[in-house]
Formats: sequence, C-alpha cells, structure tokens
Amino acid sequence: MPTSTPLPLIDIPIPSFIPRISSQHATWLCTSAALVGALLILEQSVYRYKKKHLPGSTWTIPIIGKFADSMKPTMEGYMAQWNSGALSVVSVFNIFIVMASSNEYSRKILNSPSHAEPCLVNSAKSILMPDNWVFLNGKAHIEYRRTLNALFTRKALSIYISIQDTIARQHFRRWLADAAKDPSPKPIMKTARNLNMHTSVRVFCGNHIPEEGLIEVSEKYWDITRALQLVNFPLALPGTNVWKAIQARKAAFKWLEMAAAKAKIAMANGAEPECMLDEWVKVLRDPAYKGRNDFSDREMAMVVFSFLFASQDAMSSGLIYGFQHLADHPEILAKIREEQYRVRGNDVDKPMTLEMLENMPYLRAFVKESLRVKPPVTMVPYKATKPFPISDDYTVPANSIVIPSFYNSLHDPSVFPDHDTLTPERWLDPDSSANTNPKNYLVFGSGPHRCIGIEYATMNMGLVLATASVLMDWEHHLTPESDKVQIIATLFPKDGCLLKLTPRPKP
Ligand code: HEM
Repeated sequence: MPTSTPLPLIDIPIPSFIPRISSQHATWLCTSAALVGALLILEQSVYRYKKKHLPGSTWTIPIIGKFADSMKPTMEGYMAQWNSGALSVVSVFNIFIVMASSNEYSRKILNSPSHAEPCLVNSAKSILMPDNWVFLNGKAHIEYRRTLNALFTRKALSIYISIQDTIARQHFRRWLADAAKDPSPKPIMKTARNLNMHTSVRVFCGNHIPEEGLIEVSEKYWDITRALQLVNFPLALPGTNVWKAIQARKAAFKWLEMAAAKAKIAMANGAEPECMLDEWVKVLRDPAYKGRNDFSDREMAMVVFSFLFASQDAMSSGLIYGFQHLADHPEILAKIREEQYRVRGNDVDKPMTLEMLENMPYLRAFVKESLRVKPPVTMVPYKATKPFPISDDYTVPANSIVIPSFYNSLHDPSVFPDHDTLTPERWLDPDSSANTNPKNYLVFGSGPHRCIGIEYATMNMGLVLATASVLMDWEHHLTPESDKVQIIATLFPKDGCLLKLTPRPKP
C-alpha cells in the first residue's frame, strides 16, 4: 500500500537539528504535494483550454497570474497587450481575462448586453453601494437611465453652465494669486482636480451643501480614486484602500442626502432650479411627468455619487491633458483665443452661455481631439454572462472578464492619419475620415452604457479651457516625464503637468 511503503525520503540521513518526520507526516506531505501539483496542472490546463489559439502567455504564473503587472499598469504594457492581437488573454488570480483591442471587437462587447455587462472593479460595489443604479442591466437599466436623461437636457445644461463659469473664474483668480506669490512652475494635478470637484458638487447640489461639506467631499475623494485601481486588496479591512474609500463615501453621502432633502424643500417652496438636484425634483413634480417619482433622499444621493464617481477622474484627466496640449501647441492655442475674442466681442468678462459655445467650433474640435489623443478612459471591464461567441473562431467562456479597449480605435491610422498628432482641424471637415467613421470615437464608450455625461463633460472642458485661454497665459515646464503616462484609474502626465501661470492682459 502506498501509505505503508517506506519512502526514499525517509532513508536519507537527516541532520539532527531537523525534527524527524514520521511516516504519517511524510504521507501527509506527499499527499499534499500531489494535491497541490494536481491543482497547479489543472490551473494550467484550464487556462490553456480557455485561451485556445489566442495570443497571451503559454503558461500562467501559478495562482497569481499577471498580478504583479496589474499592480503597476503602464501604457507600454497595455499597448504591447493590445498590439499582440485583436483578442488576447491574461489571467490574474485565476480570473480569465480576454482583452479586445480592435474597433470591431470592442464595439461588439459594448453592444452585446445579452452576453456581456459592465463589471466595475471589485471594490466598486462596496464603495457605490450594491443597490446603486449603475449596477442595473437590461430593461431595468434602460428604464432607470431614461429618468436620468432629464438631468442633461438643454434646459438643465443652461443652468449648469453659469455655475461652471463662476467657479472656473474663482479658481483661476486663486491660481493666479498663488502664482504671483510663487511664480515657479507647479503641477496642476491637484488644482485641476479641485476645480473639477468644486464644479461638480456645485452643479449637482448647488448651495444645498455648505462650504465645509464641499471641502470634506473634495479632500476625501482621493481615497476613492485610489480604491479604483484595477487590482486592490479585496477585503475592506481597516487601513486598506477600499476601507478608506468606504469612509469617504459615508462622509460624502451625509452631505448629498442632506442636499437632496433641501432641494425638495426649495422646489416645494416654489424656488427656481439652481442645480441638478433642483432640476430633478422640479421634473418629478411636474404634473405632465409620467415616470417614477418616489426617489428617496438616499437614492438621489446615490445617483449624484455615481456621477461624481464616474466623472471626477475622467474629467480631471481630460482637463489636465487639455492644458498640456494647448501649452505644447501654441498655434492651436492662438486659434482658440482668436475664436474666443471674436465670439465674446473682446469682452473676456462675459460669462459663457450655451449659445456662445455653439459658436465656437474650433474649441469643440480641440476638446474632441485632445480626448482622442489621450483618452482618459482607455478600457472598461465587462463580464461575459454566458458563452460569448465574439468571433468565428473564438467564444469567450462564461464568467470571464472581457475588456474592450478604446486606444487602438482612437489611434487607428486609417481613420486618423498622423494619429499621434493633435489636429483639431480633422473634426472641422465633415468629409474627413474622422467624421465619416464616428464608430471609432470610443472616448465615451458605446451601446446601452455609453457615458450619460458626454454633453456636460465636453461643455465643462470647453468652458474651462476657453476661459483660461483669455484670462491666463501658461508655460509648460517640460520634464523627461511630461510625455510619459501614469495610470491612476485614468491617464495623467507622469509629472503632473507643471505650469507657470501669469495673468493675460485684456485685448
Ligand atoms: C471626459 C470625461 C468623461 C469620460 C472620458 C467618460 C467616459 C465614460 C466611459 C468610457 C463610460 C463607459 C461607457 C460604456 O461602458 O460603454 C462612461 C460611463 C458613464 N459615465 Fe462617463 N465619462 C466622462 C464624464 C462623465 C460625467 C461628467 C458624468 C456625469 C455627470 C459621467 C457619468 C457616467 C455614467 C453614470 C456612466 C455609466 C452609464 C451607464 O452605465 O448607463 N461621465 N463614461
């Protein structure tokens, strides 16, 4: 019997300082080793079976897979993966991941709700709360989202734009005052993030949140960004990123719920809407409105929080690269300014309106192009809910993660000649390949989960950069890291974009 057969190991002379292993122990050790060995072989076999002919490592590192790479993602690493094939695979902690890099496959994933649905990073459910609308799918998601469309109508956007204008000017005054005290170039990572957070909180909640609430939400938000990394320690133990993010969400919720309650009171008292929550309550109270109208303060807070969650990092990334691109391309900045002075009639104090923005095609083309060259979101994880026949010769196994990536679509040389060059003009010619291939523009995704905040996001980027261009001059202090990308949920210049700001004389 194998259990009673003396094992060669036991016959080897053992140094006296090593405790002698009894035959029972040895059997136990051998069985365990055999079991571990069998599991490791099984792990490799399952990986190879799922991988089939797709590019990717032939073997996966036992247990952890590509965990080390995913802890410190780099653009170069992602690009190597995307360029290895239109579909390629990796495995992290035995989670089988199919990466799609071509326009065809990326769009197919985004537009196949019966086979794949968004799967935010593991930590998202504990941060956003499991009953947040962003986790809905199918019909329930479509219906919920329809009610939220009321928050992004032209009427709603015209309320938001005046708040955005006021806040951008306040921040630029502060930026210039700080630069006057210390004129050395400073990274705009933090200042641009603060501007965005301030804008979002006031657009979403108006003055229903006091200044101290705004400060608390802004300061704690970085904890949420950190917990959004693709890979994080999964348990929310005290001190971990996810735990800190949950504390930040609790603090934000306190203020957001209060704001929802105050908006309801203000609208019941006949006030005019001054922010998104007001506008939402007003729509719900309209006798002509036929949809659901029983939104609790908590549910409204969850929606507003989902918008903050979805927008803060992407908007900051877009804005920071907007400043960097303009500084590095003075000829483009000059054209933006020319358009600004013309549309504003040389009055740089004139607040921006939707009508003015509509008369600034060059600005809009620049925003679109800047987001194309450096898309804030390069990919969105989805999960295959059942076997997903994505191509003629490959079916994504059920429960795998399947990640459409946008970078190759946005840098496809056949659609965007000179794809790495920032050329706003490509959007001004209706017959350009950029305009005749709108399906390649995946900056905001595609399909049922396509970004709901597109109009608001592009309006905000345009307004901030345009207003900055007439109030300030900025010089980019180049470092060896300026053109390198760091990925903190979204893309940022590795050196944080160091700018030297000075006030710009009025025309
Ligand atoms: C430059 C800024 C932004 C970028 C690049 C961006 C990009 C994206 C992308 C790529 C998606 C996933 C789409 C998909 O799966 O097909 C998304 C979803 C979403 N975005 Fe944005 N976004 C931005 C700003 C905003 C803003 C300002 C808001 C809210 C005010 C917002 C709210 C959302 C929401 C709620 C979703 C999920 C929609 C759903 O599941 O139905 N985003 N965004």
